Amino acid sequence: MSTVLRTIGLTKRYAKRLTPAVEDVSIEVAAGEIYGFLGQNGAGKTTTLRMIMGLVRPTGGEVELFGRRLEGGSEGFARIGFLPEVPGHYPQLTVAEHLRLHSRLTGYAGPDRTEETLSLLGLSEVRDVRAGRLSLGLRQRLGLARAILHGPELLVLDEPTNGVDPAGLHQLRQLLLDLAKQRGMAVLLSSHLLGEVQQIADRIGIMHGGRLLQQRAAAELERTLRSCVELRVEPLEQALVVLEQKLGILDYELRDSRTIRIYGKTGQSSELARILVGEGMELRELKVRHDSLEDYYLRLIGGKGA
Ligand SMILES: Nc1ncnc2c1ncn2[C@@H]1O[C@H](COP(=O)(O)OP(=O)(O)OP(=O)(O)O)[C@@H](O)[C@H]1O
Repeated sequence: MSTVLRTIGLTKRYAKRLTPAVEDVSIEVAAGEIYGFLGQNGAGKTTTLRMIMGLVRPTGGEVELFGRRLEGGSEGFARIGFLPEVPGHYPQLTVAEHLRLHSRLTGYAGPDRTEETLSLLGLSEVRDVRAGRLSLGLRQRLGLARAILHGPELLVLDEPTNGVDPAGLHQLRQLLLDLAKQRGMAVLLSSHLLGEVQQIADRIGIMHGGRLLQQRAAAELERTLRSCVELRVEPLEQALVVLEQKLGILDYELRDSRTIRIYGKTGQSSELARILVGEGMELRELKVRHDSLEDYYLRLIGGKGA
């Protein structure tokens, strides 16, 4: 699939800060792909997105959009939709008026997509409601309607789930999946919520302290997460001898003086228990643990303070 967005060593140093807000960030998003940009508040996500949008000037590196280097002009932006973290609306304008105005401002010359976009985002019923009277969730949806109205090839969303209720979240996920998978849009979204990114992203980039700590295909990340059998057994030394010498198990880890985690044997937990008990050990506890992406993420950012 064709690459829509590429950043190469993107860096931003603000004058009065000792450390860069963003340092050496290289990402790539292809058509039809959802890229989840994950990180805690202050990790540098917004600054990166703003550099991609040409709203903040990088102090290093570059941005390539649609195969061309971003030169600071507005060229190419008609092909991008952007949902900022807090979309600003005109409180006196209705939902439908916003879309019509947005169409004019972006210079969009195609067929009128107002009705289609309103219905796609479930905004038809509030089409004549002024933006100032909308709930936070609906305001967010109006922001998204504006971002996709002109049928962009790249959609950039900064924390799109802020203020969205659970039903709205489900709808938003479905919509983004539809835009990417059915319409071939490249989607780049930032979030501090791991669970959300995990549910829809094809690729996940983890930002921390301005740096991209890791970038993996979501499916690959799933495989990296390791499951284990956790045993509390006494005496421990003897159990280790049995595991290593009798069963040839070497991929284990000692959690404390009585607990062992054995990796890659989750399907054989009862067999392990039977053997250890048979060898005269006292088995106090046995459980199968699945490493969650949450654990993985915390491990990854652990000790790397911003
Ligand atoms: N205009 C600015 N001048 C100086 N420092 C800034 C400026 N904008 C952002 N920063 C700093 O750069 C760092 C990264 O901020 P950024 O907003 O990109 O993070 P973020 O991951 O998007 O977090 P959030 O979700 O809170 O927006 C932060 O430490 C922030 O204080």
